[in-house]
Amino acid sequence: MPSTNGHNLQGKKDRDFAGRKLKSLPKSIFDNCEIITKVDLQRNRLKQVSGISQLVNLTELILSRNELADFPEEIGKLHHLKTLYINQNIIKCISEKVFPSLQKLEFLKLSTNRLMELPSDINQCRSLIYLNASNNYLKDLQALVGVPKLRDLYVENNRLTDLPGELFANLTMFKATGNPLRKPPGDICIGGLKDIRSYFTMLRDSSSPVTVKTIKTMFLGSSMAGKSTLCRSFQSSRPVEVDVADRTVGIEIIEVEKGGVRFLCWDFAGQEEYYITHHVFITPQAFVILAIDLSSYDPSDPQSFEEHVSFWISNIQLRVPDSVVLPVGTHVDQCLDIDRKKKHINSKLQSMLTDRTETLQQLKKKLQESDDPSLYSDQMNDLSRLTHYKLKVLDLLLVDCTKPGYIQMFQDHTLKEVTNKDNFPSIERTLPGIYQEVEKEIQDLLIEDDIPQHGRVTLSDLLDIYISQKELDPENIKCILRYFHRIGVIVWYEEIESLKNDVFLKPSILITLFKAIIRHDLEKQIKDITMRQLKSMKVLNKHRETWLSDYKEKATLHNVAISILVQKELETLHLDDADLVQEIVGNGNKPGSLLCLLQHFEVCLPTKITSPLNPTAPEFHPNKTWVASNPNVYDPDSACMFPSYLQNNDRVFQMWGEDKMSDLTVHIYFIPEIPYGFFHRLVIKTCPLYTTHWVGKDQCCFSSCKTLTLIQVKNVEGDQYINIRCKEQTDKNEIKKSWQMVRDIMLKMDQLAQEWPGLIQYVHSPCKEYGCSAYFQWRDWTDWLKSPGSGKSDSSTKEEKVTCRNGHTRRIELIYPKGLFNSDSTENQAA
Ligand SMILES: Nc1nc2c(ncn2[C@@H]2O[C@H](COP(=O)(O)OP(=O)(O)OP(=O)(O)O)[C@@H](O)[C@H]2O)c(=O)[nH]1
Repeated sequence: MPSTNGHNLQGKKDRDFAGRKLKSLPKSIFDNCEIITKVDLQRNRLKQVSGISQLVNLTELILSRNELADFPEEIGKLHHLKTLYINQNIIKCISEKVFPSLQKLEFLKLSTNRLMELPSDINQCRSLIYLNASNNYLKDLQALVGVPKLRDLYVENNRLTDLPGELFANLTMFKATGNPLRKPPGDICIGGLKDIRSYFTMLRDSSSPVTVKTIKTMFLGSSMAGKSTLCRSFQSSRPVEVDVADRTVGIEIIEVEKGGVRFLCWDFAGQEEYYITHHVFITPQAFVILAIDLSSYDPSDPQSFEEHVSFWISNIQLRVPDSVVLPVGTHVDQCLDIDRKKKHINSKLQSMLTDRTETLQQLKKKLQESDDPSLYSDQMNDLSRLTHYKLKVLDLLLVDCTKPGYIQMFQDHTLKEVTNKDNFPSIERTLPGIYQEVEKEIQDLLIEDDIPQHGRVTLSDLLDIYISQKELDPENIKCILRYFHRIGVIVWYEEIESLKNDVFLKPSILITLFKAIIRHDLEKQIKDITMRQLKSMKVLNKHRETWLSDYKEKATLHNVAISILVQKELETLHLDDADLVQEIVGNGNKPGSLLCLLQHFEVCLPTKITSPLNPTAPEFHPNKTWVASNPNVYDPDSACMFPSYLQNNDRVFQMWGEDKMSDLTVHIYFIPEIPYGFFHRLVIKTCPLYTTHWVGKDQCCFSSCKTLTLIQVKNVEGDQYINIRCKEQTDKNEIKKSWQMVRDIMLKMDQLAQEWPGLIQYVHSPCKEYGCSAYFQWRDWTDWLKSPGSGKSDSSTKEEKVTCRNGHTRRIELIYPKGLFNSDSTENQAA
């Protein structure tokens, strides 16, 4: 924006008064006011803008981040206004008669105010194309019906329950997450405008709508805490004893109907090996039951609270921060000082939540107190978003799982909490009648054996069945299927190219697949493979030894072993259909659905098992390129690596060598912490970018075009960060290449971080002087990630330098990717 900074105003059409601590409009704004077309007044302390109507030719007005409590009616007199930013104020209401006179207004940003409703005459705003009213208290959008040109509508984080169907005819963008939506339910809105329109069409055309209450209930907690016991007793309404040998492997799904509520219960295994799959199945808007074995809980041991409670609460807070958690103390029949333990857990939980709120407030304060807080707007927005989330942890409930009375009480309590509107404002959903009909038919298809018992069908077959039976529009059926997938009734990963035609009508099948190879007793499973099974895959017993040693030393599982394990698992379920096994594990031509899923969810990394000679090769000539004897059989040289099972960093140390002060270094800090499994998923996401990589327990090294890059997890006095280092380069072009590598990694890291809404990141470059603790904080680093970064090098010969607060000076491009790319938004600041 061309800025006049209040000087030399004659003839200037733009006026920039941003960030001046103004309490009222400055006099100079009125000089030559009839020629002004654009005014920037953001980041001031304006409570009113009296006189603004004198700027009769204004087309753009920016009033963001002020203290306006009333929408200034005078704005209605600015008849030429096209763009109005009035977000981040404290406006409660907008009076009528303002918008009908703003006939040229195209862009309106009203977000982050306190609006309870929109004025009913806003639909007379004939030119309005873009409206952002997110982060307010709006309860309905009826007023927007009939705004003729409205295309982009943002209404996230309001109090909307029912949306008017007429609104969606012409919209091209609609965002409404964070509302207690009932009609259409949030799970449909997430699908976007296509799904919303389908929903309203079906609502109009199909049999009468139904109101349903459905809740996904996740049972989490440490191993042996009593999750399965609670889950199965809840289902049976009586104590169900779970044999210790019958521990949950992976996840179990149970459907229960109680008091008019449909509970979809997901019982997660507690062993550590399964945490790597949690991000796949832990989804928002669920009710979390956190089982805590009180008999093994020791209030005097801080580790006890960490293991049994805070590990879980932190994970939930990072991944699904708007959940409701019910901590349930089990095994009360086996412990004495129950009340003391209960008190201890409740008070520690309370202080954990308070600490978090205080940390966020302190971080916010620190940014506000910086010289120019506006430069940290990204971080500020992140913090506001986090403050907005409220993880609700209910009072600890004591349950003796062996007594019917307790189970009854647990059931009643769960029902009460789930139907409490304060906890789950959107549990009730309005669905077109056809949704229930389709679900019923899916169940019938399974019962009547019209589709295989494993429940895996192709989308085209499924559509054929429905289209022929009901003459339904396939797009509408897909919309229904997407909704079923989101609530966990079926599994259909439409977004995975190779799986978009596979629908799993029984989600448990998918879980079974995961269970086959992600398990605590994998070693035993490999050892238990019979000779018959080995022979059926044309492998020798001695291969098993390699599988075992590669698994133990390199966390790598050979594809043939995966194939046998899956087959074994399916055999136990009497689902040993040969075609199914091939579909799942793949053949020489294409990977199966299991590997696609595991890779899509960043659980494993495809890898080659390098062997100089292939035993199955018909002939081998050392100087000729070797060709596989039969490329269509399973490739025995392929495998999957599970980085989270790696034991050490030896190989990485060997390749990387020593850290040097001159290495290009970036630290990405994570607040409150690096989530469990984050680093390994980052490794899986990043490795395919490079020709060569070496992976260790918490370090990984890549090589590309003579550049060696290291990423590692660090924890320095409780501050957790990911360290990215590139070996020293002196040539500007090489430095640019190194920054390019850093950027690619940071991009992947940022994509991953989006999956943990409760997370914020800070980026620092440490000072390169030995022993200096100063650092340079990056501002607006997300802009750098978004920019293509392929611009020409800065041709200026002048060397720019940057000095840390302890006086150490370095060339700027060794600290920031500055001057190397076309668009630079990584400004420097010594902190
Ligand atoms: N006496 C007593 N035993 C319990 C209680 N709750 C669970 N148990 C027993 O504790 C053992 C472990 O319970 P599970 O329900 O299998 O535990 P889990 O949390 O599902 O364990 P994982 O499957 O390993 O994650 C079983 O033998 C249960 O019968 C309780 O309140 N009292």
